[in-house]
Amino acid sequence: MKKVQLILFGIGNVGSTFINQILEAKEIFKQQNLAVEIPVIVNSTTAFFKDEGVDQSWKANFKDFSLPYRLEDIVQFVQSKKWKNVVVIDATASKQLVANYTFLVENGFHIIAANKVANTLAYEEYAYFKEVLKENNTHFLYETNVGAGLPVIETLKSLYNSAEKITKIRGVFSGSLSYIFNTFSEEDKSFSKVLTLAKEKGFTEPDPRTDLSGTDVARKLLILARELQFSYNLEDVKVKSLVPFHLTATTSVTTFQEKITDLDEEFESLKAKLNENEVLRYIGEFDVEQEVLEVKLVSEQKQNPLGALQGADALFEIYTESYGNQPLVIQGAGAGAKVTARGLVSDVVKLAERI
Ligand SMILES: NC(=O)C1=CN([C@@H]2O[C@H](COP(=O)(O)OP(=O)(O)OC[C@H]3O[C@@H](n4cnc5c(N)ncnc54)[C@H](O)[C@@H]3O)[C@@H](O)[C@H]2O)C=CC1
Ligand SMILES: N[C@@H](CC=O)C(=O)O
Repeated sequence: MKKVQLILFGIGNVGSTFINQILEAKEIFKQQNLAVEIPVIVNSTTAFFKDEGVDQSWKANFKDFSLPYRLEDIVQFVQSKKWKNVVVIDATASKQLVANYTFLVENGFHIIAANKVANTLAYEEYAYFKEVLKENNTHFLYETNVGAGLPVIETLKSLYNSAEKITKIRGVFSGSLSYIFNTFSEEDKSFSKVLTLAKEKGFTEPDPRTDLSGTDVARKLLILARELQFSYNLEDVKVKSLVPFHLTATTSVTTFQEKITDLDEEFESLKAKLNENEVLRYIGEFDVEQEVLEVKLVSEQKQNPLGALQGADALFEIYTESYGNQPLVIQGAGAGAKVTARGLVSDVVKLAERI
């Protein structure tokens, strides 16, 4: 039986769902000759350790027994156990944790991340991290970075590796913005109300301005472009932000939430300008041939694939030489704790096959 120990950082929407999915998957793992345990769970300030892995009581145990920690404590704990296959699961949005990835890799940890920060570092830092992974013979999986549980990165990589010429990638890349514009276009609710609902449903980033500013879609475009071996940076993506200047990142998340209704007038006016058969869509587009990366708000006909999207569905159109004018399309929920956590579980299984 292959044993894999997971060190989980972040027990918010995605992280807590991930723990439950891992616990429920024990039998299926057994059929694959695999045993997966989570002996360490960590939030931003405290950590809970349990040698044999957390169980159904993890929430209460974390509340009662977790302790302030330093990253070195976790590394020492793991090394004292002599476990062979240790994987850090990053279900945070933390830059600070990503700054420690190199340290973790150098200590023999593999990494699976929902966090998109590592893949969108300045190109030099990103390339350096990839080198460190190679030198240490460790794995880094991040399928959930683009399209949550949808197999977008895997599909693109596989096309690229088989020498397929990719000409364009286009679509609605954000589950939260899909939900927001689907709901706002169809229902009689203010934009701020719909944004609040998207946050409550766990679709947005911890700071919803990361979505609204276009940063999250830009990150996804950049991650896909880097999969195609382009060395772009975030600054190379032309972005139409939806956050008014007075509510940009210089104000706190709390101030933004307090003033969220400031967004309503602008979006009501955009909605009023639409024809009966049109809806608003926030899209990402990478024209590979022209080398243009763009994030923009467009109006789409309701009967078109992008215009017909429902719920929090994302849609990725991949245009290639062999597929011609009819792109390969990947569509489905593009955000949400369950699908994202399942994407992480799927990465765990893939990684276990490689080690
Ligand atoms: N929610 C979604 O649909 C999707 C989320 N993701 C990514 O998953 C990550 C987590 O998202 P959510 O669970 O929705 O956010 P969340 O805000 O619910 O959870 C994040 C958790 O990370 C913890 N945290 C922050 N810094 C930490 C640190 N240094 N060490 C340990 N824990 C730390 C916070 O206390 C919080 O509990 C984000 O990076 C997001 O971009 C990716 C795909 C889809
Ligand atoms: N906030 C993101 C979550 C997934 O990456 C989105 O809305 O798509």
